[in-house]
Amino acid sequence: MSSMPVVIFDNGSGYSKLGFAGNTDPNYIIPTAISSRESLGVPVSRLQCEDLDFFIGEDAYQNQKTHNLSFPIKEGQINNWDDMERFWERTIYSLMSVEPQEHVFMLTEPPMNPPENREQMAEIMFETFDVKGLYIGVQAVLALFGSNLYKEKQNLTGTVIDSGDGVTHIIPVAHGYVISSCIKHIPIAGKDITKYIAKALKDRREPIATEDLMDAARVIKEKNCYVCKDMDKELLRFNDKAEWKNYEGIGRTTGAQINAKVGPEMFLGPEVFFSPGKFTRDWDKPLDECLDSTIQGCPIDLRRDLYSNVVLSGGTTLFKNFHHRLQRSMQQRVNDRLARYAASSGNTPKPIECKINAYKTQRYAVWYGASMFAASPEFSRVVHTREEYLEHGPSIARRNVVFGSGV
Ligand SMILES: Nc1ncnc2c1ncn2[C@@H]1O[C@H](COP(=O)(O)OP(=O)(O)OP(=O)(O)O)[C@@H](O)[C@H]1O
Repeated sequence: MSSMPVVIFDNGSGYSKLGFAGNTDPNYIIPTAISSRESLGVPVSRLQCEDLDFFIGEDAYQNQKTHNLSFPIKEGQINNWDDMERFWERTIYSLMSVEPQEHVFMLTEPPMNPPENREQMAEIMFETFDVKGLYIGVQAVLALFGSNLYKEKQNLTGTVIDSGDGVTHIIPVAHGYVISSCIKHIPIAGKDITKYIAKALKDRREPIATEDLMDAARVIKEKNCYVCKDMDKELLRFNDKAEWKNYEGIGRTTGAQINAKVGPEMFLGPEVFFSPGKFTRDWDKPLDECLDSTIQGCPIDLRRDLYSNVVLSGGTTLFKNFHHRLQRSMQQRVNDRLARYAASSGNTPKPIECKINAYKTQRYAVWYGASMFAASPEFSRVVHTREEYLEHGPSIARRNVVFGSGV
């Protein structure tokens, strides 16, 4: 329908992944942050957008002394539409340098996004930016589409564990359809682990300025954190200070040199997924238990596929050994249940294979899946064109056309 490449925006609570369809990597991964004087409280009419003095991404952080920093997406959902519109404006014209009238756009949405949000996305894209066409894809289905699993089996049935900065979801998908009634939300994600590490550094009085603390904690988390096999044994090992690491960096806000020690928080941070009851009163179900109960809640004929096709998506699934530990504890849990069944019934059930798939593009799995899908022949079937929008209005975006079944 268009010779110009489809532009793909996967806007997350922490980071936006931006690029062109058909590529294997996004052109930009930038913080979904905006800093502006207007956010300090003076409402802004959309007509003045071009004149506004605001920054996005890394620049938003760099200018937070003079401009108010805010985040238009919270826990996966857009919660400030004016800021989101300005963020899109800057990413379209300045970063991607495209004329939106000439391109089809693909946006992504979290599971259970209210239809009103989808309509509002369509309204902004068509009316403010006059895009040539639009498709809004469900993040989990896109992650599954981009996984090796789909390439090998051409099957869009699997369970996606999507853990980003603000939210973690377990999403079962059957033949390209999300099983909405079984989605599980886990109130632990990347920013909680960053906060945990920041608190550990602060409690130990590591010499880091308060303004730089969260960013230093994030960098430490991304570089040094890992999932251990046994927390108690690992704690004993860390009694020896030789196991501790040094962190050297430059403060993002102050520009000051940072030299700090990093200790058990390297494995205690990610451990919150596996032993949450030891860290927080708000949540006590380990990730493997949540995954198991999600799949057990799905129709029985799908369960084997859902156990054997678990796909990881999002930055917070990248901790070293995350998938090994999940695979081990999950398989153990399932084997124990089968053994209990065998003991009580006297029958020997067929083994169930649990397979947690980790892969190269996991960090931006949703964007990658979107890129592959938008470059496939099926894409033109699901896109809403400008002409359709002009004829029917935002309600065309209310229903999501499911893809995959016809591929
Ligand atoms: N190597 C890494 N190890 C651990 N965490 C990482 C790594 N790289 C990035 N992260 C974390 O992943 C999170 C961002 O992931 P992602 O881009 O998938 O989230 P998002 O899409 O912004 O958020 P959400 O899905 O919650 O809306 C941040 O918390 C970031 O610190």
